[in-house]
Amino acid sequence: MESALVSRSVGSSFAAAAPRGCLPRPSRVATFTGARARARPLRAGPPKDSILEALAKDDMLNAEELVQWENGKSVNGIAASQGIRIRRHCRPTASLKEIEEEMGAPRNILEKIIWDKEIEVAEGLAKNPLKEVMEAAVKAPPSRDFYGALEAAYKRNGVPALIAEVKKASPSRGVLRENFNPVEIAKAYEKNGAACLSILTDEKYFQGSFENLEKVRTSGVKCPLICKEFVIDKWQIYNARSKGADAILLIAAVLTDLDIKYFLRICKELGMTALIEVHDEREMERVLNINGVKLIGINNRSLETFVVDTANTKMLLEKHGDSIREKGILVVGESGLFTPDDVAYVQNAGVSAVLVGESLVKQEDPGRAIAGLFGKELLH
Ligand SMILES: O=P(O)(O)OC[C@@H](O)[C@@H](O)c1c[nH]c2ccccc12
Repeated sequence: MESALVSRSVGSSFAAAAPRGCLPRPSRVATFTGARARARPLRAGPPKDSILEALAKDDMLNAEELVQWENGKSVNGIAASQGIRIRRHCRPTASLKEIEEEMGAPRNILEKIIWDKEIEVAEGLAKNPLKEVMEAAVKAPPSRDFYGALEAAYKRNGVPALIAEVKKASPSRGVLRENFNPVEIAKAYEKNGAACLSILTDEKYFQGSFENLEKVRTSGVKCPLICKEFVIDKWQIYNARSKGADAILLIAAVLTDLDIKYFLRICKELGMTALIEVHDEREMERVLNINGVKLIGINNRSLETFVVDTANTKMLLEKHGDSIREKGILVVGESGLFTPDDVAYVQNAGVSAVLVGESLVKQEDPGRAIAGLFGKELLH
């Protein structure tokens, strides 16, 4: 049943209630005067937001969240009330110095990445406006079934389906592979039984690129591709689809519930799979309360501290395995997997897929490394 509040909110404050991405609309940016700024509903006939309307229709808008907006609670306040520690600066045109004067230094690497991403997305939007990127996304060759490929590979091989990551570097490990040829690596992964590929597109911290994504997509590789990004704005999802991504990562440590619902809906419209990444109990609980989630990744690495612990997957699945199975959600074990024992450990914990970068990409022959990781050859 649609609550009175939700229906009243349709058309009155939707523009203001749109996800926490405080960059996308110039009208929104204008409502923020700084990090402590309060988001005010746009009273003068805000443009209709079809995604939010669809969410309201399906009773997927959280009335409480809308009330917070109505009361002028800041974007960071809403995030904090959901246990999210990563703040937004919402000042894409300010210098880092000005931002730090107001907010202090970023509290951890993930927050730093997000602060840079806010600026990067604003620049991307200025170069390629949303409307154009949306049109390009709709015109792109159809997406491939990322979720279906994982499900089928798990059934076929009896070991977790492999999402093999094309990863040159990371902030925690530095450069993983000097002679990095993304297409060669992608082809080797596919030939050796990877179900899907993960392509890092963040340049600053992971030395990835959208050029790599496009190159792999047009190289003849057939595996579905996930664009591994730090998504904070819908523009990034349309952009990823326009460059050939079939799936996208959404990180619960960064996104509010409404962000996740909103982005999931866009993925659905574009025929993309969303991999929702969680790291702790609170994030898992939040994500399990969102309808339409089909794929959850449990990251064994904290993006705030870089500590890696595969026991994280076990702990979260011991607690939530039943409800995950009930909902038919598929779980991906992410990060820090090096040996057949590691893979067996997360499989026993309940994952149907694994996401692996470092242990493959660091080997001389990343394709052959797959059989080493699983203790057997994977079949296509
Ligand atoms: O290289 P590893 O430890 O096998 O991890 C791969 C993947 O899980 C990791 O790259 C990752 C998981 N979630 C992320 C979010 C952003 C960037 C990177 C990631």
